[in-house]
Amino acid sequence: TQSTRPQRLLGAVQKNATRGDPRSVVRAIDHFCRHKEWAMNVGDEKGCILDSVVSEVNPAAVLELGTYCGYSTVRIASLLPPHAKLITLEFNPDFAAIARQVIAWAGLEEKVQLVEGASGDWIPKMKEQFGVKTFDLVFLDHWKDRYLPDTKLMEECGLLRKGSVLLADNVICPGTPDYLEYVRSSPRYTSQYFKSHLEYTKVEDGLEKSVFLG
Ligand SMILES: O=C(NCCNC(=O)c1cc(-c2ccc(F)cc2)cc(O)c1O)c1cc(O)ncn1
Ligand SMILES: [Mg+2]
Repeated sequence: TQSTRPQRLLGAVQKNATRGDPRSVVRAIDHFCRHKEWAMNVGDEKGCILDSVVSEVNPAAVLELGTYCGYSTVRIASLLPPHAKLITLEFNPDFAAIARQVIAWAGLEEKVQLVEGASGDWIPKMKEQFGVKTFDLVFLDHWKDRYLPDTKLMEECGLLRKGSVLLADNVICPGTPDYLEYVRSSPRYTSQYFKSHLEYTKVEDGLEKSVFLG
């Protein structure tokens, strides 16, 4: 039976990356996506912007919406301080199964909790299920039409505090127009656009960094 693209991406990690070395996992995925098969990871160019925001925030509690194969999960978790935790939500069970193995290959299982299911179902349960108070950083990279409803849900559930940072992928391509309009016009956010390119291409895309003002 035919393998899937996520399975082939995992194979490239297991073949070319060193167990326990997150940077070699990131490098192996970028090489695979640039030279073999495109895949919807945040990629190396936007990944550098992601790294700089993670380092600046130095978060103790991170939420990632949309794990896919775990590329950005590994990038973020490899930069976290010792007792920091990353919770990553993935709806698609096939993606989740691959991501678990990529995260394990990088040796980051201790820092990452991968939760399978719909963000809209899990966000209201974060506090009781995972003992989360608020998130210092949220990386939005799941279904583009869920960015806005899930942001409003996080506000309503008290998961954001004064200074919480939302970093959103793909605000240009595929695009999240309603989300952009909201964070750029709401008095409760200060927003900043980081112009870049769609992963592994010359197409314009970018990350929007929005600080919740409480
Ligand atoms: O979250 C789920 N998919 C990934 C969301 N992410 C994207 O869709 C995404 C897409 C693109 C993209 C850009 C240009 C293009 F031509 C094609 C795709 C890039 C990105 O950087 C993304 O992040 C999902 C799936 C599923 O079947 N079930 C539950 N959840
Ligand atoms: Mg993306």
